[in-house]
Amino acid sequence: RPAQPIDEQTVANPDEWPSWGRTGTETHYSPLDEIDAGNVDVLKLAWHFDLEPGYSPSTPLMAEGKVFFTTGHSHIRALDAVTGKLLWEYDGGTRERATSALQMSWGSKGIAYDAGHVFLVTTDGYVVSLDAKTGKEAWKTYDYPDASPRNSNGPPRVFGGKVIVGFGGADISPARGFVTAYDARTGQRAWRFYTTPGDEVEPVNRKAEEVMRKTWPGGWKKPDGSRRGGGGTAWNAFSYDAELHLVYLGVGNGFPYNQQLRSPDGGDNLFLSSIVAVDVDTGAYKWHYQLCPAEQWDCTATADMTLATLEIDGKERKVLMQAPKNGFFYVIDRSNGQFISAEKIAKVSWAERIDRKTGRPVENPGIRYNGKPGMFEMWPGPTGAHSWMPQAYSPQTGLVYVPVMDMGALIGDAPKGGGGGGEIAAGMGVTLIPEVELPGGHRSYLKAWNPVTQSEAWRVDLPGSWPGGVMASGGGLVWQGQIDGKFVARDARTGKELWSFKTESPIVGAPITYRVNGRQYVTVITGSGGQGAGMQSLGNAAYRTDYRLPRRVLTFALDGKDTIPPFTLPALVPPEDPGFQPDLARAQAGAMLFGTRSCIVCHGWNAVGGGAAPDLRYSPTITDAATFRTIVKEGGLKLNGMPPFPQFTDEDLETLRFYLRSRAQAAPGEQKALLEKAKAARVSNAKPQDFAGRWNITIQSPVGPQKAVMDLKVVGSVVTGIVTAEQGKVDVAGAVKDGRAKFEGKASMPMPITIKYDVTVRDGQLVGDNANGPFGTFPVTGVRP
Ligand SMILES: O=C(O)c1cc(C(=O)O)c2c(n1)C(=O)C(=O)c1cc(C(=O)O)[nH]c1-2
Ligand SMILES: [Ca+2]
Repeated sequence: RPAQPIDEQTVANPDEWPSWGRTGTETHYSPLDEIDAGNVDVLKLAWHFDLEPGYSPSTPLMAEGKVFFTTGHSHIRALDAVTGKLLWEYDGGTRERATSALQMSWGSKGIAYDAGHVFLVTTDGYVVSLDAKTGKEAWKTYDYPDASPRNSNGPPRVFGGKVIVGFGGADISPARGFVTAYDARTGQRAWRFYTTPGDEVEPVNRKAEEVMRKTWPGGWKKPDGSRRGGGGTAWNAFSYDAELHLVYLGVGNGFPYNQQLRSPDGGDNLFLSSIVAVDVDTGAYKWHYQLCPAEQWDCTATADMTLATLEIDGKERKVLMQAPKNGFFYVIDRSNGQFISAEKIAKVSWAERIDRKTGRPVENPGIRYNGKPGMFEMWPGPTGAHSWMPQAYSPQTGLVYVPVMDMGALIGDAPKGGGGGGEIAAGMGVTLIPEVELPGGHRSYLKAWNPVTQSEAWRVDLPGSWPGGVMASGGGLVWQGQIDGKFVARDARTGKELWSFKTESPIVGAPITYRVNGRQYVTVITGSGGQGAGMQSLGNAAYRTDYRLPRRVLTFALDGKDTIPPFTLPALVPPEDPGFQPDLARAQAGAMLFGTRSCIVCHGWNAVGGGAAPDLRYSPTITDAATFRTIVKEGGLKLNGMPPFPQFTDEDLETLRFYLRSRAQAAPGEQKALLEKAKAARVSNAKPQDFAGRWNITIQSPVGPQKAVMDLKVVGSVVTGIVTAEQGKVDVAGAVKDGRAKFEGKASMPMPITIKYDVTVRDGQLVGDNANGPFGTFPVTGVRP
């Protein structure tokens, strides 16, 4: 007997996987059970298809005996589902156009299928229908109304004969968010639902406009008539209940983040950070539930929304379940938007709980940063406890399988005059340091969550900090790829690993399963992408994520007979740069350009590549000014997916290039220290006295190695000492426990911050972490003089 009722909508059409979440219920569940917990251990590769380097965090589809998928820049392909043979391919043309939309993204995560057609949205906003037999265009239309920065990375869906399309951009632009439905047969626009108020009002949605306007008491305009704020982009999640005739829209954060700038008279600012239900035919508003009223920290409701029927308190409820960025797991009634329950699924500091009666969060006052000095430790940070990587729900177990992250950030009011400690969001009226290394951060898990009792059934610690999407199947299995390249099948009841396959490349996209001629297949696309492959690269830096690693479509079956050739990635060696002279101030100026002009989005935090684009520390292009200019400013590599950045001045380019050259110098030492740190994170049996005395230490800061001398005294388990560096002396104090010494002190340069050390002694060397407040945490090593 299944743990929960099985919805007809969820198990319909079992042989195919025709939509992102398989059906409109977005459960990422298939009832197929030929492969089960008893035989999965003999699962073998049936076929593979080689992909070019680049972006591939995508989920494929299967319909009419073909596997359809998108990778890179809207490169769509159809393969024979049994043999993996290429049937047709189509290029969305985004590389040739190379618009600014590409500066924020490489490509989309998925496509849609309906009635003999494949649907895609290109990163730069074209919505296209292709004949599924030939790959020829059936219709093509353009989604954006004006030139505001937008990009479309999320998968379109076809629900009730409408192609549902959203876009992103609320982190960079005040554009008004909306979702558009196009008739799947003709491409004609059926409706457009706006998610923040504005001048243009669709007649059918006068009511929605009224609901929204009440919550923006001062309006959305500046006195000069220009748009003060907006946002509310629906960049990822939609689901569909065919019986209720409702499409659910997952709506994102506001622009700017700072509510005092966006909406100075306050208000909840609907439909930011909300789940909104609309009629599938007309787009008419039915109900909404807002996660973060008066959102001001990139709080979004854009994680997938899983529909199921659950027995709660003896009653069958039609629910919608979402684990959004904000760290709670929500269960709401999808017929009317009524709040049912929410509990924490990750480390959360922004709110204490969600009030049962009102469904509103009980916030921690520190989170409203306006006018407050200092920075607030916000868990989860804007990366979220759960991003777009799909969760799965199995009615067999009644559990939801969520790829969860623990990642904190620092948030505070906008600095007067801007600049300072590496903030990346001053333009949003807020100081936000998303990639700060806080204890307990950069972790990821697969959590099996019971939505009825709102409690964890089991969890598995995953490698790295960017967990793969999840699929559940009827044979009692959950499937997930990992950043270390392992593709794993687990027992859905216990989490026990039952089978795994080592691939050459990290995996982020969710797997699918389908059946042809009575045989069940499981398909996954390897390769990385999204935030974890770019901006959030540090948590994965101990793993191989290089964008040149072989990426593939891999398909498995019980009688598979395919193999893949072994691969060795050439050693990572920075280019020779004999003329390089260090210059800290210039490197820091370049770091600001790198961090604030989108480079970081694809090329990684501190220029540590995460697999979305080349790791520039190892690129020969950074040692030649003319080559660098041709590529960055003029689009010399636009056909590889590097868009031009005409806005850079020649001086900017040279400053940026200088920063990258500094990073190249630091790379080998940093990589070694990083691997040593990963080793040191394991248990240590160092004794307190092992730490005493003088150490010559090296801190691997992003702008190059910094040397200092550390003198430590140890009495019992108490540590005191002095760290002497070029910038001055810091008195430190702390203790040794479980083989690790943790101590800290206050530094006044370049601003008052607490410096913390967390180190151990291994093979006569000091190894560990050095945390520098908002500047970040860096590996530290020490040797005896
Ligand atoms: O506010 C927005 O419009 C918007 C758009 C997108 C996007 O388009 O992918 C992301 C986000 N926000 C965002 O906050 C976020 O964490 C994020 C992660 C990713 C990704 O692809 O991994 N996209 C986005
Ligand atoms: Ca956002």
